[in-house]
Amino acid sequence: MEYQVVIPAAGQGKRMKAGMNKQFIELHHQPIIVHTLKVFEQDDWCQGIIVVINEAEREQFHTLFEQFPIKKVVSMVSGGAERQHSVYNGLKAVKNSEIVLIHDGARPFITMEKIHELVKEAEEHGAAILAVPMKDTVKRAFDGFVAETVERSSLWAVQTPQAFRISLVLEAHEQARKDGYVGTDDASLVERMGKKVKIIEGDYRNIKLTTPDDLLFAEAILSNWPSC
Ligand SMILES: Nc1ccn([C@@H]2O[C@H](COP(=O)(O)OP(=O)(O)OP(=O)(O)O)[C@@H](O)[C@H]2O)c(=O)n1
Ligand SMILES: C[C@](O)(CO)[C@H](O)COP(=O)(O)O
Repeated sequence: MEYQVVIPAAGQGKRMKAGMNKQFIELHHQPIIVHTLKVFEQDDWCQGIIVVINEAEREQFHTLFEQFPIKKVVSMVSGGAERQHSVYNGLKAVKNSEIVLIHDGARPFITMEKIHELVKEAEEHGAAILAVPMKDTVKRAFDGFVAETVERSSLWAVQTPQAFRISLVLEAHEQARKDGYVGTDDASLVERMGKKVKIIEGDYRNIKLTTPDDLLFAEAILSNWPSC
């Protein structure tokens, strides 16, 4: 069982309000992106890491990968205006791997156990994602008023990694580009082609560090994280 992983890390971190790309924010003396990449670095199933970056940060990333060290980075490619464009640029750099994982650089709390579950399901089904059952009630609202309450029992909060057969996810991205469709995750591009996507129950700690309060949650998670 083996795979390559595309790590989109070319965002601006606007919602984090840190005045920099949040990938470089340090948690326990280690940048977020290093926490994330270390899991793949230590996974024997991982045959290569493709990091999608802002060109202006190439030297900064290169220095980090030398310092920590992260030896499995096989390519650093430029990002695009949207996450989807960045991922597509990364997918084009995948070589000699049937299975590709796509994982947000801003999600440092992924585990090898969940990665391996995803790879096996992607090999069987062609597409597999991590998600956790919604704990809150979800409502749709317009102009400040509730329009509807969405029935909760079938709702999932979707995470990354998302795992795919490379041919399927490349085709889905190319179709989305042709159609001018931009989704908020990669699985939605595969779904819109009518393909089935397997859901695997993830871990509520696999949060995406998006807003300042997520750093508080991250500190609490790290204080009880097995590898620290
Ligand atoms: N054009 C983009 C936008 C996002 N990302 C990456 O996709 C992941 C998830 O995106 P998000 O959490 O939204 O990060 P940002 O876009 O940086 O955050 P914001 O929307 O607050 O600016 C992050 O690792 C981010 O670096 C990317 O590679 N290219
Ligand atoms: C891909 C994702 O992490 C799944 O929940 C999420 O959609 C990314 O959203 P963002 O706004 O690009 O961070």
